[in-house]
Parts: sequence; structure tokens; C-alpha cells
Amino acid sequence: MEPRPRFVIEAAEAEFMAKQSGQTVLQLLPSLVKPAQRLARPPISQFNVGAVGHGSSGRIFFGVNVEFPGLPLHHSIHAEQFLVTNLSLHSEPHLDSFAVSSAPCGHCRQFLQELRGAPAIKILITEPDGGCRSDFEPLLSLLPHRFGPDDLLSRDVPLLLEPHDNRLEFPIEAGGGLCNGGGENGFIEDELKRVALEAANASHAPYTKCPSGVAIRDCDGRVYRGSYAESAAYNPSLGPVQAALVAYIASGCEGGGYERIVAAVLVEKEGAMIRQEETARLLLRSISPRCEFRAFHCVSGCKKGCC
Ligand SMILES: O=c1ccn([C@H]2C[C@H](O)[C@@H](CO)O2)c(=O)[nH]1
Ligand SMILES: [Zn+2]
Repeated sequence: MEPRPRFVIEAAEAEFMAKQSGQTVLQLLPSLVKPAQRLARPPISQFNVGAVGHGSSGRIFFGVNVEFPGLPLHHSIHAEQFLVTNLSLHSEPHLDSFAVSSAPCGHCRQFLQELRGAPAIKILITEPDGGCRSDFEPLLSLLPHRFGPDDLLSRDVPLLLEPHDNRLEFPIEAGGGLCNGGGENGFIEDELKRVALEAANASHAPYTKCPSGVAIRDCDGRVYRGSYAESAAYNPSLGPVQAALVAYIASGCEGGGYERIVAAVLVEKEGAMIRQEETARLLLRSISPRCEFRAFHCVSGCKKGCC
């Protein structure tokens, strides 16, 4: 029987599943790719991509592609980006290896460069029938002569999946902490603001120093967070709404659609050089027209003036 698809498998269970099938956890990954593909949401291409990764904690993570009809294609989430975002949401320190249903595109090979030790990540591309005729190979062999964080940053800057604290704060003069001019009747979304601020502070934005985060709430009151994640090559960056949608989809979202998302808050830096607000509004309006959306602007709480 095929294992039940989920977006995270705990380490003990992964070990157990591997033992039962007489495999190592690494050998188990390709057999989970087909179940992962079934969780994809590609209404435009009908091309389901599934990526199944192994983290250094021993947990297994799923990633799938997500497409948004009615919007430009660059809003899409690739399975490999979903996978990395899923690791990030679960504070997984490192992606060791992953199996994926088709060859990672150039954009994904580039996005993966944001991880420490990226060239050594082991990748296995499965066959369309779910089998594997090749072995794991390092990302280095899929993307030699890489352009990456090392080209733009010093080595002590944290990379994606490493702890970040962007030290954003709500401006005190605008209502003392959480309430920042958003107080229309009944819409002081303190919890969403707090979660969006946490997400912004965990955001990987070393190239622009314009971090951002989103919190979304579904109609059952559950809250999901997403942190903006930049790429050294800029264009493969993943927006904060996309990251929050990864959290929403990975939770199972009761099998429902985006219309269950009823409120969203974006937090970003005041006067930022690059801004998410209008793009976030556009994406949310398109997928969940009735979702209430607010953006709040933060100041840097960094006393050294470096952030
Ligand atoms: O590396 C890749 C290449 C493509 N896709 C997705 C994007 C889009 O949804 C569909 C067709 O390109 O496949 C991925 O998820 N990963
Ligand atoms: Zn891709």
C-alpha cells in the first residue's frame, strides 16, 4: 500500500517506514514522489510536480507546484520552492537531499543556491512511472559555475533556513506597538499583525534589506505565516503571500480552496526600496476576493543602523 500523503513526516515515522520497506530513509524518498505529485495544484498546466526532501533532523518534507489562474505566471510556486519554504516553516536547519518528479528548472536550481552548502544537496529525478533509473547527484552537477549569495554577501550573513532577526518594530508613536493606524471598526487584527511581524523578522532579504511577512487567517480562525525569501538572482525570489499559502496548503486546509482565507496582514518596512503591498493585494484579491487585506509599515529597531 502506498503511504498516506502528508506534507511533513516526523523522523521516527520516516525511520519506521524505511525499515518496513527494507530501505534507508534516502531510498524511501523517490517512492513518496507520486503521492506528493497528487497534492499539487496546477490548474493552468495540469503538470503536477512533487518534490520530497530529507532534512538534517531526519524529517521528510513534501513540496508541490501551485499555479494561480488569472495572474501572470511569475506568481506560481515551484515544487522545490514549496519544499524549501516547508522546511523553513518547520525550522528545519538543512535540506540534505530530495527526490523530484521532473528535472528542477533553472529558476529552482538558482533558488536552492540560497541554502548553505547548496552545491552538496543531493537530488534524484524520478521517472514518469515513479521509478528511478539514476542515482542522487549533487546540485553542483546540475548547476556548475553557480551565481549565488557568495557573489553578493559576506559569508557571515545568514542564509535561507538559518536563523534571521530583521529587528523590525511597529512605530511607537502610531499607537504604541501593535496598533499602527489600522484601527477601523472591528479590524484591529492584533494576532495577525503579531504573526506577520514575526514572519517579517524571519524573512530572508539580505540583498535589498527589505524584509516582509504575511499572516493569513482562514474561516476557522487558524493563522498561517509566510516570510519573503530573496534569491541572489532576484527574480526567483518567493513573495510573502506565496510563502503563507505554502503554510496554508501544507496544513491540509481542510481540503478547501483559497476562498476560506478571510483576512490577511502584510508587514514590511516603511519607505522600503522594494515593496510587496500591491502585489500581495493583487494576488489575494484574485484568489480570495472577499479576503480583508491590510498592510502595516515597520521601522528598524536596529540601533547600529546596519539593517
Ligand atoms: O523545476 C520546476 C519546473 C516546473 N515546475 C512547475 C511550474 C509550473 O507550475 C509547472 C509547469 O512549468 O511545473 C516546478 O514546480 N518545478
Ligand atoms: Zn522550478
